[in-house]
Amino acid sequence: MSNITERDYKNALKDGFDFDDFKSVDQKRAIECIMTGEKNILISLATQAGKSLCYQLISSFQRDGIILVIAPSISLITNQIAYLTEMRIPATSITSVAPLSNREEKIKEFYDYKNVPYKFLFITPEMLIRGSYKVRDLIEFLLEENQISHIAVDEAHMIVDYNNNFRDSFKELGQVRKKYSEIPWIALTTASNVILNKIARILCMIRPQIIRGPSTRKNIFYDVMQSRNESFVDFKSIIKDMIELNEEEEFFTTRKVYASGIIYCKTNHNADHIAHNLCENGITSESFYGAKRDVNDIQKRWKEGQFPVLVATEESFGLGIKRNPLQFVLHMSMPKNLRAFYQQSGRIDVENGYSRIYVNKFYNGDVSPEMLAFINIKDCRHKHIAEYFGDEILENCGNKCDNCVKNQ
Ligand SMILES: Nc1ncnc2c1ncn2[C@@H]1O[C@H](COP(=O)(O)OP(=O)(O)OP(=O)(O)O)[C@@H](O)[C@H]1O
Repeated sequence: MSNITERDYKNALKDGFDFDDFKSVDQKRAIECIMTGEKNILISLATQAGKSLCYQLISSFQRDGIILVIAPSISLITNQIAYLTEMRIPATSITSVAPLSNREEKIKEFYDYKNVPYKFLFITPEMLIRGSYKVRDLIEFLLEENQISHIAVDEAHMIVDYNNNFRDSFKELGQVRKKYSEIPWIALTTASNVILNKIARILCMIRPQIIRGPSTRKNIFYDVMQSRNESFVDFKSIIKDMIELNEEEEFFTTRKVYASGIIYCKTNHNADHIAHNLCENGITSESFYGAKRDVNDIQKRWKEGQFPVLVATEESFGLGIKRNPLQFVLHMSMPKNLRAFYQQSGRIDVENGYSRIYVNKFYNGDVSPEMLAFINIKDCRHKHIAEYFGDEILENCGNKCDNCVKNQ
């Protein structure tokens, strides 16, 4: 597949995904590397760099063959399938949320067809490694029948993050890779070379091709706001700079069109309190956490742009949930580490995005050393993140973080 021309790529991007070109030189390099048929590939690109396209585009160049995508969360899988379906690319999943009868029907469907009518099959590592014997038999069957052309591991840093705790199914992916070493494996993430090497070791990849792009997100303004007041918190003043990113008066009315954003906080009670307070100040917002009965509806309405601000607990609002456009992210609670902060603020997908951490006195001892360092640095915050991910180029952003603006 290596003799694909520029024109072929352009056609595939346009016909399959309605894109005019690659998003960046690094996305192009990653895709070209995959299309050479290379067996072990590690890809590290920034959030929103378009990592998914790296494996999605394979489907435009092959008639047969399923791309098996191992992804860590159901919301990520649901999102991916919805997107591929919208692009008219047949994709399905086998997950624990589907009723058993549904899952069995899906499995039967795979056995019944000579050539399965799907281009993508999504699965969690748990389902692949510890799922029912019927699921594991099916994957084994597809692999042995050469029906699976590629295996992609999304959010591959989790292989390392979860190496020693309850998600150790990730760790066992190496055994599957070893057994089916003829199939190209592609692991995707944002990570330093140290982490990439650990991923390679756990996946038993020998001399993998590594495609790295910079991790910096210069379209996002980072700042840290320290609380001045011990007890009274004026939420509107904390998000003022952000909601006004998009402020404009509608013709003949005085209604303001506020920017869209996510506010992360610690507890359900905090989420309710902040959302209520913002509504009282004329900024329509809703709280979002697992225990709420109508979470799916809230998420749907927010994604459709029916209201601008979602106030969510960190656990409830994770990987895979996206809204376009997303203009700001505010952390009212401390992210658990710098990767979580980078990932959560990285949902921003506009040219002039805004990410703020509000630091209050309640944090005291429960802040990770990584976050403490990030909050307290006096130097460029973008440079600090680039260093964390082991980027080659480390330079000050100039005017895209509070410290650089102060130091000007
Ligand atoms: N070649 C392209 N041209 C224009 N837009 C693109 C291109 N490739 C991807 N995108 C868009 O970029 C956005 C981010 O893509 P994607 O979700 O794959 O990013 P990601 O690297 O997986 O990010 P994250 O790590 O934040 O999940 C999506 O809206 C996607 O449609």
